[in-house]
Amino acid sequence: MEQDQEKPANGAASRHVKSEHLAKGKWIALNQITYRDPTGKERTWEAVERTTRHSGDTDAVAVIPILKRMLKCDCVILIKQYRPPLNGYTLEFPAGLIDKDEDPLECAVRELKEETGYTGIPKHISPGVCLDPGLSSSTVNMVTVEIDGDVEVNRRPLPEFIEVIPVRMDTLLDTLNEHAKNGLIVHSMVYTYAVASAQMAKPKKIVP
Ligand SMILES: Nc1nc(=O)[nH]c2c1ncn2[C@H]1C[C@H](O)[C@@H](COP(=O)(O)OP(=O)(O)O)O1
Repeated sequence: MEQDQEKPANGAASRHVKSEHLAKGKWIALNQITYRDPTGKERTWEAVERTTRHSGDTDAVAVIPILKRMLKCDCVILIKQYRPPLNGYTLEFPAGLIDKDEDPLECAVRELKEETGYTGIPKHISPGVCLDPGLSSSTVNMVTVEIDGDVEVNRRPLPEFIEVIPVRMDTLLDTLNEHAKNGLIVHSMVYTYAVASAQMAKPKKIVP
């Protein structure tokens, strides 16, 4: 069935008009944004903004930590923590807000050490990527960090108070599904990473 849609559907023609705080706390603000859609019609949108952003254009980093050990399967290091907005425990990549004057790569290494006890070397950084664009302006840099599990500093990592869960890469998707069945809420970044990794690991179909 055809739906009555407004034209043109080119999002680039939309533009911001103004933003007003509806409420503001220490960590986040609730804004009402007024914008003009591509037809020229003025509309509003309610959105969450982090109040903690410094000079950069991202709020936080999320770390994809890959633990490599001699003769052992690579693992991705996840953390389990209580998240008040969900009133539940999540399985996430280590992550954290970027401090004032802090470089996102430094932030990634610091957050990884604080949350998991591991010391790693950044191998890749994403541009600012959004998390939940219908809800919030919050963006992160995703930093892939390699951890050499055979060096002394990483043999007995001491995390602060967060539960650290290393998961073998070759069983990541199954392990996440198992945790989800048992009540953990898996972060969408982690789940997407697992689905993509599982697809990559599948043998290629050979067309004769
Ligand atoms: N939305 C938030 N509400 C809060 O009441 N407190 C918050 C919010 N976001 C961050 N924080 C606090 C909690 C921590 O004390 C600090 C630093 O958080 P950080 O470790 O950098 O990030 P998370 O790992 O995602 O908590 O900010």
